[in-house]
Amino acid sequence: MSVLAAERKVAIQAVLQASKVCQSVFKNLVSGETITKNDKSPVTVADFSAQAVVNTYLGEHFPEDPIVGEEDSKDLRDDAGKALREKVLELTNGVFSESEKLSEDKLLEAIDRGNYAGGATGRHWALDPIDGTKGFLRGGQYAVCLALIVDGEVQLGVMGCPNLPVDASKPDGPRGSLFIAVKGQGAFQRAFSDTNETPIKFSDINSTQQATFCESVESGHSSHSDSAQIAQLLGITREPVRMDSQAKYCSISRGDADIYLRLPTSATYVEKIWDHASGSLLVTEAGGAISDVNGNKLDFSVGRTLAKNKGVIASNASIHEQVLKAVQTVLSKKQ
Ligand SMILES: Nc1ncnc2c1ncn2[C@@H]1O[C@H](COP(=O)(O)O)[C@@H](OP(=O)(O)O)[C@H]1O
Ligand SMILES: [Mg+2]
Ligand SMILES: [Mg+2]
Ligand SMILES: [Mg+2]
Repeated sequence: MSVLAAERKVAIQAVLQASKVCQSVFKNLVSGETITKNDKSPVTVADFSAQAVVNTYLGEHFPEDPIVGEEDSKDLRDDAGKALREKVLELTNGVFSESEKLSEDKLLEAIDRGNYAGGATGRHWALDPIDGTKGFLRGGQYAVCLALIVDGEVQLGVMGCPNLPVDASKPDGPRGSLFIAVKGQGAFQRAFSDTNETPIKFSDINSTQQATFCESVESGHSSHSDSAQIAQLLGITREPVRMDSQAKYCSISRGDADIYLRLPTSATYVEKIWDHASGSLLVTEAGGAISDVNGNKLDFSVGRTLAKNKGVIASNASIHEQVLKAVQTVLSKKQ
């Protein structure tokens, strides 16, 4: 059996089940099932349920492994959270068999299994139950993102993108794309509805002029004005493709676009490991290169955040150096 085969299998199952929860919530989402967190970002019943589903699978198969998950159960515990808690319980139990169904206490416990602090030693998982919650709410792209980190290095990444077309050249064709990468074993895609996996790789471009940017919809997450200047420096004329979530990493890794820039919008924002762990491995396994805007490797060993990094640049390995230079030229003018 290949390295991490068991983890790969469980991660795929967990991500697919969590993605199903998200899909069914979207169809039935009503107001009152979304709350706003302290940082003003939204969180929905689907984020909590997806985290509960994934953490339950991981707890069952790898009980010793800690998890760094984005959400926690605080807002579900008090009286004000009662309606939300009941809804999350119903949704979560919807994917489990009769004998697996969770009590309220077990549900909250499962969500809070994601409270691990992360760090440089041993194994832990990083989970973003819905990356791109804003995309989810607007019917756009979002992704269930799960990664296994061992001694600070991402070894496995699985991402479920329910709204991403299986074939980018057929935007109105079937949706629901699952991406899988294991360090040293390559990057793969499959449709939600089909277990066949296809290897993926970056598109072969030899000049930045042919490149297409992929960037956040939210200009508050990555500066659109800086990226326009960088595009100009690189001779890029194509319009950027904007989408929410780590579906951006998936898109460039299978050659739909070429460069993903995440350009800092504030001096204080620190990127979270769950927003990049699975996507960064997919990129390198698909023949791409990834660094922060200073050219440093993303460092997943320092806890729940990428405290040692600033922004992200991911692209085909052959043009990465050139893109990095253009990013630095534009960012240095701002200082
Ligand atoms: N000021 C900021 N700068 C960069 N990223 C931010 C941000 N505020 C929130 N985010 C992160 O941006 C993620 C979405 O990224 P994108 O814009 O690429 O879709 C959010 O993930 P969640 O949706 O999981 O909360 C959140 O973690
Ligand atoms: Mg969030
Ligand atoms: Mg996220
Ligand atoms: Mg999230």
